[in-house]
Amino acid sequence: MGGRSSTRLVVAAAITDDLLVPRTLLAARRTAPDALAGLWEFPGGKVERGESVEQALRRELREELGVEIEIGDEIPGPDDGRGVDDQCGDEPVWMLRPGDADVERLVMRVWWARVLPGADGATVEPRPLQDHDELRVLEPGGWRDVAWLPADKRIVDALLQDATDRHRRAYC
Ligand SMILES: Nc1nc2c([nH]c(=O)n2[C@H]2C[C@H](O)[C@@H](COP(=O)(O)OP(=O)(O)OP(=O)(O)O)O2)c(=O)[nH]1
Repeated sequence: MGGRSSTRLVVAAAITDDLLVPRTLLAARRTAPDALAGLWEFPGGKVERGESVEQALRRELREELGVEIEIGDEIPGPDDGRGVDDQCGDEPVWMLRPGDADVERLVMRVWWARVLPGADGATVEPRPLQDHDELRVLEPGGWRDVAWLPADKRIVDALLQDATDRHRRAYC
């Protein structure tokens, strides 16, 4: 089938222990499709019609990991977000996959996030409920130590840079 391709927006969370001075980073191992299974990513997914990016991010984290989150700062991407479905402005995005006549272009926006405690104040541990078979909390110095999806590698680098800057501002 031919026709004009559209651009689909994916939202994802860089889950950390501390939004202001991040030390850890959560990676999730995909189970599908075959081409991506076994590789690691940020939990999240596609924004659905009629949803805001924030609603989509909260829904995906609830479905995939069973957690409620506090959303921190965005890690803006270097790519052009104009013409993206489901977003009003031209926020910069991370290109995941260039589209062609048959395949939609995929772009992503990423935010720092922190898992909220339960109503009783108890710590809630993320669980791989859907789309992932393993979660890993990467410690400082180990954020590059899993096989990230190809498009995610430069996002991990940007997160590392941002975390390093925040540590410097907090402690120097
Ligand atoms: N969630 C997520 N997707 C990513 C990342 N990096 C990356 O290239 N992708 C790609 C993989 C998929 O092709 C696409 C996201 O689709 P998805 O399968 O996670 O989203 P979804 O559950 O809403 O999708 P669907 O089953 O409704 O098609 O973006 C990442 O860090 N997180």
